[in-house]
Amino acid sequence: MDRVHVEPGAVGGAVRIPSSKSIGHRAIICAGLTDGVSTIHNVTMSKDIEATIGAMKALEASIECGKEGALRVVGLRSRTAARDRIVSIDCHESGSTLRFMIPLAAALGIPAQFSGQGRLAERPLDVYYDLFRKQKLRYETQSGGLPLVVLDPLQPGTFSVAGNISSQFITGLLLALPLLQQDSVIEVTAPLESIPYVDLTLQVLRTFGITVEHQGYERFQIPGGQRYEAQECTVEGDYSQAAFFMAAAAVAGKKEGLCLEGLSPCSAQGDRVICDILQSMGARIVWEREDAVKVYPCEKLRGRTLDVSQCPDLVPILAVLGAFAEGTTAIINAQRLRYKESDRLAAVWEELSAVGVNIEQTEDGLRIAGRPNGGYPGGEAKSWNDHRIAMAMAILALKTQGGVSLTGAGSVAKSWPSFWEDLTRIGGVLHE
Ligand SMILES: O=C(O)C1=C[C@@H](OP(=O)(O)O)[C@@H](O)[C@H](O)C1
Ligand SMILES: C=C(OP(=O)(O)O)C(=O)O
Repeated sequence: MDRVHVEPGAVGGAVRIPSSKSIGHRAIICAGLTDGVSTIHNVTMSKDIEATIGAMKALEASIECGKEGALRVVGLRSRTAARDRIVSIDCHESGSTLRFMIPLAAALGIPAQFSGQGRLAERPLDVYYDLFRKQKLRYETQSGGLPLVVLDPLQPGTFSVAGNISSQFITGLLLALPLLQQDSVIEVTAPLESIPYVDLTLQVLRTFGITVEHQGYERFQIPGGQRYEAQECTVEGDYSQAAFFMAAAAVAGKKEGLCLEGLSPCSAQGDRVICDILQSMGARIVWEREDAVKVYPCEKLRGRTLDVSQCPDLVPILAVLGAFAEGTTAIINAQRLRYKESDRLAAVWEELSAVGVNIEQTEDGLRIAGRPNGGYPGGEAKSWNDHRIAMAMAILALKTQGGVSLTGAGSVAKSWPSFWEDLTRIGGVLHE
């Protein structure tokens, strides 16, 4: 589906949220590194998750999809991985897959070529190139981008990594370094952003029997010679995705509220902060059950200053919330948003402006002068081939006068292939 028109209207009822993409990537990788058989329950298939499955299969893990989304993973350590040929790994458009797999293949001593599509080739990788140069590892790039070929095995040692470009480099190293024979250290040289994603990595590593010692987020000590242990685990619901429907319920919800199922109230996902943000803007959120939260409509959301350095994926939907909030909503510390599936600051600014929102780009984010009653005319919008822009525009459409006609609607498949069906399920009216 490329084009969809989302009508204005109210949402309500109940919906199950897809499982966490971030935890899914990590669990699949860790399971693929064991020498046994793991079962991962509740994996939502998406293009990004398929990229990670494909990557682990290329490294000779065996992964099969069983009943109700459970993955059966036979770890590659029980097989003889080919080390004498270059393995091809297609990361599609998934930054996580690319940045997690690069050090991993090198730590396994497997020469690999990494390719990808869309904007992936432009997303930064210099942090790894610097590390490779320090270790004198041979690598080749296409004018600094993809395809990238890494030929030599990663060596244990001390890795200095800036923390303010992407936490995915730290995660990649944390997944890879336990496989090396000697101990390693990661020193984070600039302040770490997206810290909760590193916490998620440490949590999943612990589940699979891997130890990492750390004092704060500046220094990580990774003992070498560790073994990933096969596990049975379940992936919880995704707060980055839930945020779209929570926002829909707050700005365009039916009186009885919208119930979101499958979330863990004490999750380590950083985007769980959407609950606090919505509450601080005036929305009412009530946990109905252990795994189900209800969000009620809010007559007048209040604009706020939101520091997104630890929750970058929320930005598109936070900007939509700002459009319906009284006063100014300032989104700050969002520089890295320029290097996601699109330049998300430019994309949000252009698309929200196009449907009538008063928004400006600032040096490090966005500033929105909101209107609690909405009343935006709506109109044409495009997704920039970015799932989070498409989903944010769909939610904004619910409270416009004429709805929004969106091109590039299929981009949601990157993280939430059933997004349009689920939006219909909670009352959204769509025309293709
Ligand atoms: O590790 C992860 O699962 C992710 C880390 C974040 O990236 P940055 O660390 O680059 O902000 C986030 O934006 C991305 O969607 C997923
Ligand atoms: C940025 C994202 O993912 P990735 O970095 O894995 O491409 C995202 O899902 O918004």
